Amino acid sequence: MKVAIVGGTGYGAVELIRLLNNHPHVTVEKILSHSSSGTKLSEVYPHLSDIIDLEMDALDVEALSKQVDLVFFATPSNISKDYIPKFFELGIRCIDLSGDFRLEDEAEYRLYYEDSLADEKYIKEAVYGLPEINKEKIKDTKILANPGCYPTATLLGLLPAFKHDLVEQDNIIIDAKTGVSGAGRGLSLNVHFSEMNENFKAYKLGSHKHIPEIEQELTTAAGETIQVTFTPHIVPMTRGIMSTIYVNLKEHHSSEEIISLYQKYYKDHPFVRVRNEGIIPSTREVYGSNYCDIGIFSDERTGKLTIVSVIDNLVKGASGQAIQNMNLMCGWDETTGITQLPIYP
Ligand SMILES: NC(=O)C1=CN([C@@H]2O[C@H](COP(=O)(O)OP(=O)(O)OC[C@H]3O[C@@H](n4cnc5c(N)ncnc54)[C@H](OP(=O)(O)O)[C@@H]3O)[C@@H](O)[C@H]2O)C=CC1
Ligand SMILES: CC(=O)N[C@@H](CCC(=O)OP(=O)(O)O)C(=O)O
Repeated sequence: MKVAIVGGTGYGAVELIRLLNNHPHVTVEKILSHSSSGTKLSEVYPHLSDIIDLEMDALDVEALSKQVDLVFFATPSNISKDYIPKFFELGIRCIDLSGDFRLEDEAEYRLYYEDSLADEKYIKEAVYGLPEINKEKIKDTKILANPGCYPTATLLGLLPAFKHDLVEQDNIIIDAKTGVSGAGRGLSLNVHFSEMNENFKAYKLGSHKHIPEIEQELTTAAGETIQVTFTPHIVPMTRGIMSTIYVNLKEHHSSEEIISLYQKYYKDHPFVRVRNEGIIPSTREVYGSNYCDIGIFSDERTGKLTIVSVIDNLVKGASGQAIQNMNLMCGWDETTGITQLPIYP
């Protein structure tokens, strides 16, 4: 199958290229760039020299729809919403790494993304691509909204507790940390070396665009409106997300009991690993891989459940999950091409 990647010089795109290079059924036919058309990707990223020799092109929807079967959008928000409807009408499937098709509510999108939502017709066509909850719908969709990095780690950590009705649905506190590559390749004062090195910052308290995304999916799972307290932090590492979640248990269950429920919940989901009692995963344990690893601690003293969920933001948090979704959309085994081991140390 031939695919194209839009947003060619960004981190999401280059991670797609790294992973798709091992995919047995896919060729990256076209790489589209609005800033660097006419340039070889390997001139921007010399680590690809003599391996990926494609020259990047400007995006032309009509022409591209005749050349490829599926298009990945690895662009900033508020861009794919103008293009994906056109590809849809031309019968081309799209996978969007940005947030343009994740939210169903116009008002929430306006508030958090500061723009108008895509036309309702296409929002209705889109499926939220968290394979661990939406596998069947993903198989049939032509517009795949790949989840955000923080929501991926957080929802995978929380959903089994919701499913088993273990926790109170208010007072959900999500304390999350990300590596700097989460901010993409673009330069900004916030992420340059001397601002980040030996530093640790909380940001966007109460205003991060992943709040409505997490709440939307938890509300669907719970069948009633859920609100969360979400505080993201940026830490001086390149890759990785750790989402540490605090919830109140409805009644006491030991760590062992809850771990057993989580392990059963994920037994048919190859990319989620739940650690045994007393073992809490670190971001290095998933680095470069499509795994989400979860650790559980139930505190009998306080009645609180602490869930620690880690992913690589660029893999399970973006490009790896996008390929997992492509595999499902194409009827292939969901692990095809993305079984790389984590890189350790
Ligand atoms: N980094 C991460 O960990 C994650 C990222 N995401 C999402 O994936 C998407 C891509 O992220 P990431 O690759 O990190 O971001 P980058 O900033 O690294 O790359 C985005 C690329 O999009 C292209 N682009 C930028 N501005 C425009 C524009 N105005 N019009 C068209 N194209 C533009 C540029 O490539 P070019 O000039 O070559 O076209 C740019 O390099 C974003 O929506 C991001 O939020 C999701 C989960 C995790
Ligand atoms: C460090 C940093 O800035 N991280 C980004 C990660 C979010 C992201 O990639 O968001 P979408 O997938 O929803 O576009 C942020 O917090 O905005």
